Amino acid sequence: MVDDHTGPAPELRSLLPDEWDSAYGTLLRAFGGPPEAEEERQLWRDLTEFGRFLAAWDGDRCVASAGAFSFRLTVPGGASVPAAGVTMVSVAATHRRRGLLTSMMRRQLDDIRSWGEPLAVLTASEPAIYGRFGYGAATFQLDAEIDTVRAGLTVPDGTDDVRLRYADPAEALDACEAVYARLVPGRPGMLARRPGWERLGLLDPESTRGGASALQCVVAERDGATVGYARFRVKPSWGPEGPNGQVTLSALEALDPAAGAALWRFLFDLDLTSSLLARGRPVDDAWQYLVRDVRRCRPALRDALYVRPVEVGAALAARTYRTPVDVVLEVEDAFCPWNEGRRRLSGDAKGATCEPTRDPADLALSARELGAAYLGGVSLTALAAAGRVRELRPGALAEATSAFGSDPAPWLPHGF
Ligand SMILES: CC(=O)SCCNC(=O)CCNC(=O)[C@H](O)C(C)(C)COP(=O)(O)OP(=O)(O)OC[C@H]1O[C@@H](n2cnc3c(N)ncnc32)[C@H](O)[C@@H]1OP(=O)(O)O
Repeated sequence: MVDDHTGPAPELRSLLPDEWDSAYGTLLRAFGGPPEAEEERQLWRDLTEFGRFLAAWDGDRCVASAGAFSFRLTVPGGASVPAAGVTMVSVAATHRRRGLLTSMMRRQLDDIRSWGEPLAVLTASEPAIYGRFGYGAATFQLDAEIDTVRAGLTVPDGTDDVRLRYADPAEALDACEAVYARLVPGRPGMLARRPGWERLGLLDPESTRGGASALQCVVAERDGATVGYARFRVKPSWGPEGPNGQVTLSALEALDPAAGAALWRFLFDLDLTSSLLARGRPVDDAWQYLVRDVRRCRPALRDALYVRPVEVGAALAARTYRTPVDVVLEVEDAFCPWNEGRRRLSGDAKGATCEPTRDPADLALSARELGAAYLGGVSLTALAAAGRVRELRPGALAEATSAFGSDPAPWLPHGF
């Protein structure tokens, strides 16, 4: 059937449970991918929050989709803040560039505001799509292809006290989840585990292994307590010079430096392997400082989590600030005009307020830049150097840059 582009505008409404297959089919087709394994499809079906998932219909055909998970996101200072996790965005190729994405973003941001969630977050298939809707790239991820034969690892004292044991990934899940839960408040960008999401880390359809092993898990223990874990696959390979298998890391979490080093050493030293693919890691990940030759690790940065302040005042008051700050921000936000205008942000490491004011502005920026800087991973000074933040009172930029920053670096632990 050929679309004539002249019919009535598609109807946008909440997805009903028995319509899920249609919407998911539209999404898969928009991504151009082959059908997913049943195990993966079932997981996304189970995680779908009906009532927070929009679909557009042209007659009985689903032509667009956009969901919003109800996440809680760690922000600087450790608070767990409601954040809508925008997901499964697609528009059928027959209906693209007619404003369907724009109408879904409009409706979705209005909904998120009405639900009282101050933030919206997403990972983008293409970075160029979401800036116009006020999303700024707030976290980055470190990808590496480590030559484990030549990179050379030096471990800290105490590493030998950590005991490693293989475990069935599903059987070890509770212990691993307890480690993850302890880490969530300590790093901005991490997502508190909602029921069901623990299954994401165990997804292991054979069709996606690409010749590698099933998912393996190693648990790190000290004095009988679990202090870390790694999940990974191994792909054996043999060349004329001998074995050169590859390890692909899928998760590694550790409660202390020695536990982390023990896990990295294990992954570096796996028999018959010579490289380790570690993707989606924090930009300040410890392995970089354990190796002697970081160039042999081919580090590369990539944009990861995009943040959109849905309610600027509530979002800025929900986090704390590394150093004392008292600045008036003039925010420009054409897509969510309720955010426009001046607000005074006053805060420190204990807490903050952010209220409308008539005082003169110290810094001018758009909602997108505020989203980029929000988790402390993108410097306001760097944005100003690109002309995207304007300093109106001398000194305000340095003050705000220092206050907004975060250690450790913000990091999104998994996609959604
Ligand atoms: C969070 C996630 O789920 S990310 C996944 C996003 N989905 C995909 O990448 C799947 C494949 N792509 C698609 O489904 C669609 O092309 C979409 C969703 C990206 C865009 O949908 P459309 O309905 O065509 O977008 P719409 O017509 O509302 O475009 C709005 C504006 O964004 C621009 N735009 C749309 N897609 C893109 C893009 N990929 N890159 C750059 N700009 C884009 C349009 O040109 C338009 O600009 P204008 O207002 O200046 O004219």
